[in-house]
Amino acid sequence: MSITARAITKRFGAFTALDDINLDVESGDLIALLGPSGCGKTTLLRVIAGMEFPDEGAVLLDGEDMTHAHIQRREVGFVFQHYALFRHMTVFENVAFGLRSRPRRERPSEQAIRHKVHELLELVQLGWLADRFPAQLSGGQRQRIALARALAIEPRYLLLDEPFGALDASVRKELRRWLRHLHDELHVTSLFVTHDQEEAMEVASRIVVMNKGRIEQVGTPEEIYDHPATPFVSTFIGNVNVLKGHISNGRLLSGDWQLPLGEDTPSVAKGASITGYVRPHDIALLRPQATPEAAGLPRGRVHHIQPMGGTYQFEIAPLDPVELLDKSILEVELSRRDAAHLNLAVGETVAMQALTIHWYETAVSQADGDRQQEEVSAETPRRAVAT
Ligand SMILES: Nc1ncnc2c1ncn2[C@@H]1O[C@H](COP(=O)(O)OP(=O)(O)OP(=O)(O)O)[C@@H](O)[C@H]1O
Repeated sequence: MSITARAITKRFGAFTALDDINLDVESGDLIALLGPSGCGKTTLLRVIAGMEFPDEGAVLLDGEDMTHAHIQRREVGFVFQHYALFRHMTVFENVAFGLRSRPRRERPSEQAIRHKVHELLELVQLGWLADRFPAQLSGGQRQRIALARALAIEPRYLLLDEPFGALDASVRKELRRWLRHLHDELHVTSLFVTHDQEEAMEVASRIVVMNKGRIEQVGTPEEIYDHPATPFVSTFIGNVNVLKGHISNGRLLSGDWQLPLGEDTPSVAKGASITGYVRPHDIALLRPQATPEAAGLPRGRVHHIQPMGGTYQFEIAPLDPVELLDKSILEVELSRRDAAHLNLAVGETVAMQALTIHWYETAVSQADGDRQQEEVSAETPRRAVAT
């Protein structure tokens, strides 16, 4: 039960909400559509469901062109952020609704409906709530009932639009894990929309990162995190320190900082402008006097220390000048064990070593006589790992 979006463009008046979207979802996959508010996630879901029709392109379901097919032919189950349960119906009646509204010829017998509903309520582990009304349920329970209701019609595809968006953090976390397990049991091809990267990482087998109506990258959570294809993905997924500089002898020179970039630098012109992305947990902190190497590393002053449970976040004000984008402080994250071992205090001086850098060439263009910088996107991501 695959889903294919082929060159889909969707406009609302002069605004292009989806811009040439190509996507292949394999049968049984669990995919997250992830991106900032307004990037087109919901619109793509609605186009696949048949609630919106694209201006250009095609939607194929299991290989069949369904671009203009009626929503009912597509056999999709839909779950929205705000659990749209019928307030005047019990949980049982809510879940039975889809089956009862079928045309008489296709409608199962009353006994078969009862059996199916009880089966589904057991699946979502809420059989004991069958006789309650939605107002008597918690938010998490309502969302699980909404999912049972969507599954009642035995959909070939499950589309979820921020299904846990309205719930508090601990309930969200529990439901994510639960959705993952449910999917492992049912294997319904599923697409869910989220703007929460942690949710996408935890639940999805593959993540589609969207920005301004376009797909920036499709990949497993590891691929997206470890090999971001574009500067947008580098900054959108996880925290990152962004350094501006240029290349000299296989190094990124940024202010007084020199960071080794690995082997593929010869293919980049000497002196080329580049932007480097270093994640907070990819910076090691050392005491400057610890080793001769540490003495040669860029230094900074500990500005703030924030315990976060399993990790510690450090804000470091550089003492050796470095060109940082948008901020003057570097973020560094250490495990609790490493932080305890170093035992740093605010105001102390540390040496910093970047362990992994993603970097992109920065194209320089002339416009109106002014020198403008503009980042090259997908084509040139590089990764350097310190040995
Ligand atoms: N019916 C509509 N008429 C006009 N503009 C629309 C319509 N539906 C969506 N849009 C616009 O299209 C863009 C994409 O909207 P969409 O709801 O798909 O974004 P999203 O990524 O799901 O955002 P969010 O995370 O905030 O829900 C937005 O700028 C939105 O204002």
